[in-house]
Amino acid sequence: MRWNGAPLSGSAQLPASKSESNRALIIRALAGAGQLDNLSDANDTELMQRLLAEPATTATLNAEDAGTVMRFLTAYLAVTGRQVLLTGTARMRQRPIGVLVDALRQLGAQIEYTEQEGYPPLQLQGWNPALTAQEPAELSVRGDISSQYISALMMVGPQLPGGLRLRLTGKVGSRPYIRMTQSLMQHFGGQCRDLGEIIEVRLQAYQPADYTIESDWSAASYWYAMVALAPAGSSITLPGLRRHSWQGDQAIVAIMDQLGVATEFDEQGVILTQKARAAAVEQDFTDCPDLAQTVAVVAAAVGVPLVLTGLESLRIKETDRIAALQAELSKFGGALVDEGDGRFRVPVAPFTVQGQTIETYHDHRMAMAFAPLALRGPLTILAPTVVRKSYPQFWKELGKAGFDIIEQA
Ligand SMILES: O=C(O)C1=C[C@@H](OP(=O)(O)O)[C@@H](O)[C@H](O)C1
Ligand SMILES: C=C(OP(=O)(O)O)C(=O)O
Repeated sequence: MRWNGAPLSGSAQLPASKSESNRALIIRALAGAGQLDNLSDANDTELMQRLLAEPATTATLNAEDAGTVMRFLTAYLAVTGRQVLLTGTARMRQRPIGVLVDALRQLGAQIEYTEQEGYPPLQLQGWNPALTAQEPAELSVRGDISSQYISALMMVGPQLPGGLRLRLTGKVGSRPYIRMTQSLMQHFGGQCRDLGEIIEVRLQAYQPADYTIESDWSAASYWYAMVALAPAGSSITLPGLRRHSWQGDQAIVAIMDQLGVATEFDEQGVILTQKARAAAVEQDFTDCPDLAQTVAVVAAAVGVPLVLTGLESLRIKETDRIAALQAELSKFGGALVDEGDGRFRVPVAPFTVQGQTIETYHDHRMAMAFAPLALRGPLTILAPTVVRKSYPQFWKELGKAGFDIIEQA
């Protein structure tokens, strides 16, 4: 792929938020009804819809590489008493799920590991109500591996005879996703209080409700990167984003403000334009881990020194994202230096884009984070269809924006 050299302009379509979509689908399934508008066309969301629609007699469900599908469905299928094998891709079978399984077992779920203890596949064998207390079950749940276990438990909490009290332990990552879960539950009549260390969910049937999913802020981050890297005078409009968002990845607004992109909100969405960059940037990604790749690539390419913290969860996502970033940045002369104590640094170094080939490691965000570099020189992205996980129209939208993209067999 390569860029035509002109300033970037016009408007780009974003997918709807897969995080909002997948929560809304689970909660609607528990509520029994509700109109969901602008559901994401991401594979993760279409997969969630397909698996929720499978008859109760289906023996095996495959969550593929979708973390939210694997974790949210485990809790949903457990409390609805299903007997089913829940599996996923080779990578999913390396992504831990023990924290969630331990919690569900304490609540009355019968779940067995069929391969490695603590990892999918899972054999769900039904629900033993005798184990379920009438007063709120109080569980300690680690928050430092994935917030998706906490969201999964919260969403099924209103179905439990006594409700649920979760005591979060450790350094809780991805907090905004927990708040998004709470907001969507409340939208469907669920009663959920987030007291910081404690999350309380009351026994309370969800009510049918309608909801329109917002566009995806994580997907928007790639357009921010493009504006940051594009020729002077570039601008892009992104419809469907809200000023008051439930998505923590709206943090991209403040981060990219330092890396040379200004955001203006209007009734339709946002307009991105270029502005001066800060001399150096330090960013904690604990609340917004999915933005780390985008920001690291931009900082390396524009030559702004960047310190990154809060990257702990990156090693257990679609790939080891730290190793993947290190390998691919080095092809351009860039680096992601591990300074110990959870601190990483993208130093200022000569950074040239001249026909490199990017490995994507089955990770949609590797493909989308590196693609904007094509604004600086020719580039080849391997296995480009990985983007279907969250943004199936990504390459089509880049083509519309003026990238020359040749598909190789
Ligand atoms: O709940 C969600 O929708 C998500 C939570 C985050 O995962 P972790 O909680 O594992 O950090 C995020 O990285 C993922 O893309 C989506
Ligand atoms: C980590 C991600 O997704 P998940 O954990 O849901 O597979 C992601 O989309 O970047």
